[in-house]
Amino acid sequence: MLRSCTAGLRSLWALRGGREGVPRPSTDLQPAPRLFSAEKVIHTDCALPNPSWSKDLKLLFDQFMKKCEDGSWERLPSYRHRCAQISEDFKNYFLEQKPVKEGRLSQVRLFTRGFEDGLGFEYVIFKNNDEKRTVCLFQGGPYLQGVPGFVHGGAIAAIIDTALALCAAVPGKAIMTANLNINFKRPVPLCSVVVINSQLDKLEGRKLFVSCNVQSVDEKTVYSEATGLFIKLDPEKKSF
Ligand SMILES: CCCCCCCCCCCC(=O)SCCNC(=O)CCNC(=O)[C@H](O)C(C)(C)COP(=O)(O)OP(=O)(O)OC[C@H]1O[C@@H](n2cnc3c(N)ncnc32)[C@H](O)[C@@H]1OP(=O)(O)O
Repeated sequence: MLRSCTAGLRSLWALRGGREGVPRPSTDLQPAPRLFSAEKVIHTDCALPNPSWSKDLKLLFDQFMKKCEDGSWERLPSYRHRCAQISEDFKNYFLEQKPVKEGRLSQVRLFTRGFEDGLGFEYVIFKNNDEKRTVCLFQGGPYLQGVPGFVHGGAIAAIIDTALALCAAVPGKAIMTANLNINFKRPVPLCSVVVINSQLDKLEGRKLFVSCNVQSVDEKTVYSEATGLFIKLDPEKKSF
């Protein structure tokens, strides 16, 4: 059990079937589900509109939901807690890691989902599997401020990493970011909505090369451009 927990805690970045995290309990006051147990939990998908979403975000969300109707696009659900059924790849990979204390397990959150609604990262990602690309609609809340009035560069990096990771994600395979390069071209206004267009550029063995741009809703402003390299974990290898 400890070994599994260890692997799980190291797997916040792990992608399984393009889903982020796992279902959370109906309230945080309830006992957290045991790691990797089959206990029933109530799912709360965070990649759905909530009252903090701006008109722009809701409008774009509706447009992409329409695109999902013919099956060419899919909305990726997203949860606060980590994956309950993790890939065997990274169970093996991080077998020797030291576990986080049991008492802290219920506090573990997916970084980009760790804030109250509207205060941090509000986002939803849509994926087009045939075209190997994703679109992330992102609204950076007031707790993400860096330079006054603008989103912190680290927060932008985090959402870019997430968007690229889900673009590169291979169902059932664990991947990690090996390299992330970002050009910050314009500051992103706090509480505004931006669109992150990502694509898988190349697949070379275990290496997945992806790129993205971060644009304003009207596509007139390019805020950032980035490239990323993700590596599929080798089940035969151990990390430590
Ligand atoms: C459930 C919740 C969901 C949540 C979902 C939400 C999404 C969140 C996404 C967050 C993602 C993260 O932040 S992940 C956290 C940040 N990343 C990390 O901590 C990764 C730390 N790095 C590592 O553990 C390791 O370096 C790995 C796993 C990346 C790679 O190690 P490895 O498996 O041993 O691979 P290795 O043999 O070294 O390299 C394989 C090939 O890749 C090349 N390669 C490796 N690194 C690089 C590099 N930086 N730049 C260029 N090339 C590289 C090698 O030359 C080689 O090429 P060739 O010889 O084959 O040609």
